Amino acid sequence: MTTPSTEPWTVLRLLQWTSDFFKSRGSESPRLDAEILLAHARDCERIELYTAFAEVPTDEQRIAFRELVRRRGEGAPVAQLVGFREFYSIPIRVDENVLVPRPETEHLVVEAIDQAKRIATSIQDRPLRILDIGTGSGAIAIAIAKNLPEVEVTAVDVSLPALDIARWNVEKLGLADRVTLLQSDLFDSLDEGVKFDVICSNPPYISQAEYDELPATVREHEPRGALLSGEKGTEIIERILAQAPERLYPGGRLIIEYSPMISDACKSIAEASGLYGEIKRIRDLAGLQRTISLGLKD
Ligand SMILES: C[S@@+](CC[C@H](N)C(=O)[O-])C[C@H]1O[C@@H](n2cnc3c(N)ncnc32)[C@H](O)[C@@H]1O
Repeated sequence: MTTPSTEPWTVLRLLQWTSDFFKSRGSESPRLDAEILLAHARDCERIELYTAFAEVPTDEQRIAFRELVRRRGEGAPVAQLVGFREFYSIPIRVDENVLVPRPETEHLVVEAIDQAKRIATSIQDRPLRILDIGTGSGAIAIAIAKNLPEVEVTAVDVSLPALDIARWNVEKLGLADRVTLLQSDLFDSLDEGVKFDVICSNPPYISQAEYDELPATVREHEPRGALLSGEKGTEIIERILAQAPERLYPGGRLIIEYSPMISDACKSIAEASGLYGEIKRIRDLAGLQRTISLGLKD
């Protein structure tokens, strides 16, 4: 960040230079990335930068910012650099062991909360039970638990390092009494006979071919085990579709996030299983198939 000019490196000038740099590196949101990282280096809110355009950050802040810019330029996700990502208006801690929660996943949360509220009207003698498979940072489990104060959530993941981050988030947000974390390969470690009203999952659903086409920033910085699911991308979803019915109470609901590329395949697998009744597909804000919500056959 050297310049032949003698102009001072004000907040505004740093933002302009860094936005151009990130743009040249292919960032989809160069100005936003620059603002989040500069706010982090200055230990302030992003909005505070707007009234500080003429200020010159301290040497310490500039050194910290330069390092963040270097790592972002190499492709590290902004959320990993600052350690947090907002999901469903909740700050979620992330690191290199978990997928950075994506805005598209909020569609799954909305559907899970709607279904849970519907089912809750017919339950009197016990709390509503929800299972989140492949919880990663805990984002889905936390968003549901925070918005439905009466529910009990079980959140499983096969990755222990991911569960450490989920535990940190669950404890920090004061949800440890209602969100139980468990290492499990899908349903395998759940006690026999345990059932749920809603099972939701944003599982790995990317085929090997799609994975090879992902931007290097994702391939090199987010865990492979959170993304890849066999040759066609449907491997883990197929297992969930086959096993979920015996873990659902009558009237229960299975909600899965998937990619638009495998939406038709997943619907066909669900139909062919003969286990499901109503099948609803939900599009994201870009109009792409993103979530499937399945009711059990009566
Ligand atoms: C796409 S990430 C989703 C993370 C988080 N739920 C979210 O939406 O941001 C998928 C997660 O599933 C976990 N996972 C992969 N295979 C699994 C399996 N067989 N059983 C349980 N979890 C699994 C990964 O470790 C990863 O945390």
